Amino acid sequence: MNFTQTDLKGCFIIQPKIFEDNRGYFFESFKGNLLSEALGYKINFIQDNESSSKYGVVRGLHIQRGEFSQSKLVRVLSGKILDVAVDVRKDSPTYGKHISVELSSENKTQLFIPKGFLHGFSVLSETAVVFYKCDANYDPASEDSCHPLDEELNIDWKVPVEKMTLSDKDQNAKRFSEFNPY
Ligand SMILES: Cc1cn([C@H]2C[C@H](O)[C@@H](COP(=O)(O)OP(=O)(O)O[C@H]3O[C@@H](C)C(=O)[C@@H](O)[C@H]3O)O2)c(=O)[nH]c1=O
Repeated sequence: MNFTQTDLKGCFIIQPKIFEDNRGYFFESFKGNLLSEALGYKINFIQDNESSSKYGVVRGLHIQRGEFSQSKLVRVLSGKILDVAVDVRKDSPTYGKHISVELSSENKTQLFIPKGFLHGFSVLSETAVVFYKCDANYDPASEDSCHPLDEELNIDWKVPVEKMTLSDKDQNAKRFSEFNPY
Protein backbone atom coordinates (compact mmCIF):
# COMPACT_ATOMS: atom_id res chain seq x y z
CA MET A 1 0.00 0.00 0.00
CA ASN A 2 1.51 3.27 -1.13
CA PHE A 3 0.69 6.63 0.53
CA THR A 4 1.44 9.86 -1.35
CA GLN A 5 1.02 13.24 0.30
CA THR A 6 -0.72 15.67 -2.05
CA ASP A 7 -0.18 19.42 -2.55
CA LEU A 8 -2.76 19.92 0.20
CA LYS A 9 -0.97 18.86 3.38
CA GLY A 10 -2.81 16.06 5.15
CA CYS A 11 -4.60 14.75 2.05
CA PHE A 12 -3.16 11.47 0.85
CA ILE A 13 -3.57 9.42 -2.31
CA ILE A 14 -3.48 5.75 -1.44
CA GLN A 15 -2.64 3.02 -3.89
CA PRO A 16 -3.26 -0.49 -2.58
CA LYS A 17 -1.12 -3.40 -3.74
CA ILE A 18 -3.18 -5.60 -6.05
CA PHE A 19 -2.57 -9.36 -6.22
CA GLU A 20 -3.87 -10.86 -9.43
CA ASP A 21 -4.04 -14.54 -10.33
CA ASN A 22 -6.14 -16.85 -12.45
CA ARG A 23 -9.09 -16.48 -9.99
CA GLY A 24 -9.22 -12.72 -10.12
CA TYR A 25 -7.68 -10.18 -7.73
CA PHE A 26 -7.16 -9.54 -4.04
CA PHE A 27 -6.17 -6.38 -2.18
CA GLU A 28 -6.25 -4.98 1.32
CA SER A 29 -8.60 -2.03 1.01
CA PHE A 30 -7.94 -0.54 4.46
CA LYS A 31 -5.02 -0.88 6.88
CA GLY A 32 -5.52 1.23 10.00
CA ASN A 33 -1.93 0.90 11.20
CA LEU A 34 -0.42 1.94 7.85
CA LEU A 35 -2.79 4.90 7.53
CA SER A 36 -1.97 6.08 11.08
CA GLU A 37 1.74 5.71 10.29
CA ALA A 38 1.44 7.82 7.13
CA LEU A 39 -0.69 10.47 8.86
CA GLY A 40 1.26 10.59 12.11
CA TYR A 41 -1.94 10.29 14.12
CA LYS A 42 -4.61 7.70 14.78
CA ILE A 43 -7.90 7.55 12.93
CA ASN A 44 -10.93 5.77 14.32
CA PHE A 45 -13.44 5.22 11.53
CA ILE A 46 -16.95 4.69 12.90
CA GLN A 47 -19.27 5.09 9.91
CA ASP A 48 -19.21 3.67 6.38
CA ASN A 49 -21.23 5.28 3.58
CA GLU A 50 -22.14 4.07 0.11
CA SER A 51 -23.89 5.98 -2.65
CA SER A 52 -24.70 5.21 -6.25
CA SER A 53 -25.02 7.98 -8.81
CA LYS A 54 -25.49 8.29 -12.54
CA TYR A 55 -23.24 10.09 -15.01
CA GLY A 56 -23.02 13.83 -14.44
CA VAL A 57 -24.12 13.80 -10.81
CA VAL A 58 -22.10 16.18 -8.67
CA ARG A 59 -22.39 15.65 -4.90
CA GLY A 60 -20.86 18.35 -2.74
CA LEU A 61 -19.20 20.38 -1.59
CA HIS A 62 -19.87 19.22 1.96
CA ILE A 63 -18.30 19.42 5.41
CA GLN A 64 -19.38 18.86 9.00
CA ARG A 65 -18.18 21.28 11.69
CA GLY A 66 -17.41 21.04 15.39
CA GLU A 67 -17.48 17.77 17.29
CA PHE A 68 -18.93 15.99 14.24
CA SER A 69 -16.20 17.08 11.81
CA GLN A 70 -15.16 14.14 9.66
CA SER A 71 -12.07 12.68 8.05
CA LYS A 72 -12.99 10.54 5.05
CA LEU A 73 -11.38 7.69 3.18
CA VAL A 74 -12.97 7.49 -0.25
CA ARG A 75 -12.91 4.74 -2.85
CA VAL A 76 -14.99 3.58 -5.80
CA LEU A 77 -16.57 0.13 -5.99
CA SER A 78 -17.80 0.49 -9.57
CA GLY A 79 -17.38 3.15 -12.22
CA LYS A 80 -15.26 6.31 -12.17
CA ILE A 81 -15.46 9.63 -10.30
CA LEU A 82 -13.50 12.82 -9.94
CA ASP A 83 -13.04 13.23 -6.20
CA VAL A 84 -12.43 16.77 -4.97
CA ALA A 85 -11.17 18.13 -1.65
CA VAL A 86 -11.04 21.88 -0.91
CA ASP A 87 -8.83 23.14 1.90
CA VAL A 88 -10.92 25.35 4.20
CA ARG A 89 -8.61 25.22 7.21
CA LYS A 90 -8.31 28.69 8.66
CA ASP A 91 -4.76 30.06 8.23
CA SER A 92 -3.77 27.19 5.94
CA PRO A 93 -1.28 28.35 3.25
CA THR A 94 -3.42 26.43 0.76
CA TYR A 95 -6.78 27.82 1.96
CA GLY A 96 -9.31 27.76 -0.90
CA LYS A 97 -7.15 25.48 -3.05
CA HIS A 98 -8.41 22.10 -4.16
CA ILE A 99 -7.15 18.80 -5.45
CA SER A 100 -9.05 16.53 -7.79
CA VAL A 101 -8.23 12.87 -8.22
CA GLU A 102 -9.78 10.26 -10.48
CA LEU A 103 -10.90 7.29 -8.44
CA SER A 104 -12.28 4.22 -10.17
CA SER A 105 -12.98 0.56 -9.64
CA GLU A 106 -10.26 0.02 -12.22
CA ASN A 107 -7.42 2.08 -10.70
CA LYS A 108 -8.50 1.23 -7.12
CA THR A 109 -6.99 4.51 -5.97
CA GLN A 110 -8.27 5.96 -2.69
CA LEU A 111 -8.23 9.48 -1.29
CA PHE A 112 -7.84 10.29 2.40
CA ILE A 113 -9.34 13.68 3.29
CA PRO A 114 -8.71 15.01 6.79
CA LYS A 115 -10.97 17.26 8.85
CA GLY A 116 -11.14 20.84 7.60
CA PHE A 117 -11.87 20.08 3.94
CA LEU A 118 -14.93 20.47 1.78
CA HIS A 119 -15.55 17.24 -0.13
CA GLY A 120 -17.40 16.46 -3.33
CA PHE A 121 -17.27 14.32 -6.43
CA SER A 122 -18.58 14.13 -9.97
CA VAL A 123 -19.50 10.93 -11.76
CA LEU A 124 -17.58 10.34 -15.00
CA SER A 125 -18.89 6.86 -15.86
CA GLU A 126 -22.46 5.73 -16.67
CA THR A 127 -22.96 5.01 -12.96
CA ALA A 128 -20.60 4.93 -10.01
CA VAL A 129 -20.81 3.37 -6.58
CA VAL A 130 -18.77 5.32 -4.04
CA PHE A 131 -17.79 3.97 -0.64
CA TYR A 132 -16.23 6.05 2.13
CA LYS A 133 -15.29 5.65 5.74
CA CYS A 134 -15.86 8.50 8.23
CA ASP A 135 -14.45 9.06 11.70
CA ALA A 136 -17.50 10.90 13.04
CA ASN A 137 -21.21 10.25 12.78
CA TYR A 138 -23.52 12.01 10.37
CA ASP A 139 -25.05 15.03 12.07
CA PRO A 140 -27.25 17.18 9.80
CA ALA A 141 -27.09 20.08 12.27
CA SER A 142 -23.30 20.21 11.85
CA GLU A 143 -23.41 20.21 8.04
CA ASP A 144 -22.18 23.11 5.97
CA SER A 145 -21.68 23.32 2.24
CA CYS A 146 -20.47 25.41 -0.63
CA HIS A 147 -21.71 25.57 -4.21
CA PRO A 148 -19.70 23.17 -6.43
CA LEU A 149 -19.70 25.67 -9.32
CA ASP A 150 -18.43 28.59 -7.26
CA GLU A 151 -16.37 30.84 -9.57
CA GLU A 152 -13.72 31.54 -6.97
CA LEU A 153 -13.04 27.83 -6.39
CA ASN A 154 -13.03 27.26 -10.16
CA ILE A 155 -13.26 23.47 -10.04
CA ASP A 156 -13.23 21.58 -13.33
CA TRP A 157 -15.64 18.70 -12.61
CA LYS A 158 -14.94 17.21 -16.07
CA VAL A 159 -18.68 17.12 -16.80
CA PRO A 160 -20.39 19.70 -19.05
CA VAL A 161 -22.60 22.01 -16.94
CA GLU A 162 -25.72 21.10 -18.95
CA LYS A 163 -25.19 17.41 -18.07
CA MET A 164 -24.78 18.01 -14.32
CA THR A 165 -27.30 16.85 -11.73
CA LEU A 166 -27.17 18.47 -8.29
CA SER A 167 -29.41 17.99 -5.26
CA ASP A 168 -31.71 20.91 -4.33
CA LYS A 169 -29.56 21.40 -1.24
CA ASP A 170 -26.37 21.67 -3.31
CA GLN A 171 -27.98 23.95 -5.89
CA ASN A 172 -28.85 26.34 -3.10
CA ALA A 173 -25.51 26.12 -1.31
CA LYS A 174 -23.68 29.29 -0.37
CA ARG A 175 -20.84 30.87 -2.32
CA PHE A 176 -17.27 30.46 -1.15
CA SER A 177 -17.05 34.17 -0.31
CA GLU A 178 -19.84 33.62 2.26
CA PHE A 179 -18.28 30.48 3.67
CA ASN A 180 -16.67 30.65 7.12
CA PRO A 181 -13.26 29.00 7.36
CA TYR A 182 -13.16 25.76 9.34
C1 LIG B 1 -24.40 11.89 4.37
C2 LIG B 1 -25.59 11.17 5.01
C3 LIG B 1 -26.85 11.32 4.52
N1 LIG B 1 -27.90 10.68 5.10
C4 LIG B 1 -29.25 10.88 4.51
C5 LIG B 1 -29.76 12.30 4.50
C6 LIG B 1 -30.55 12.40 3.23
O1 LIG B 1 -31.89 12.05 3.48
C7 LIG B 1 -29.93 11.37 2.31
C8 LIG B 1 -29.06 11.96 1.24
O2 LIG B 1 -28.15 12.86 1.89
P1 LIG B 1 -27.26 13.89 1.08
O3 LIG B 1 -28.08 14.51 0.00
O4 LIG B 1 -26.63 14.81 2.08
O5 LIG B 1 -26.17 12.91 0.44
P2 LIG B 1 -24.84 13.32 -0.33
O6 LIG B 1 -25.09 14.52 -1.15
O7 LIG B 1 -24.34 12.11 -0.99
O8 LIG B 1 -23.90 13.75 0.87
C9 LIG B 1 -22.59 13.26 0.96
O9 LIG B 1 -21.81 13.92 -0.03
C10 LIG B 1 -20.43 13.56 -0.03
C11 LIG B 1 -19.75 14.41 -1.08
C12 LIG B 1 -19.81 13.65 1.32
O10 LIG B 1 -18.66 14.03 1.49
C13 LIG B 1 -20.62 13.12 2.45
O11 LIG B 1 -20.05 13.47 3.71
C14 LIG B 1 -22.05 13.56 2.37
O12 LIG B 1 -22.15 14.94 2.66
O13 LIG B 1 -29.20 10.48 3.15
C15 LIG B 1 -27.72 9.88 6.18
O14 LIG B 1 -28.71 9.28 6.73
N2 LIG B 1 -26.47 9.70 6.69
C16 LIG B 1 -25.38 10.31 6.13
O15 LIG B 1 -24.23 10.11 6.61
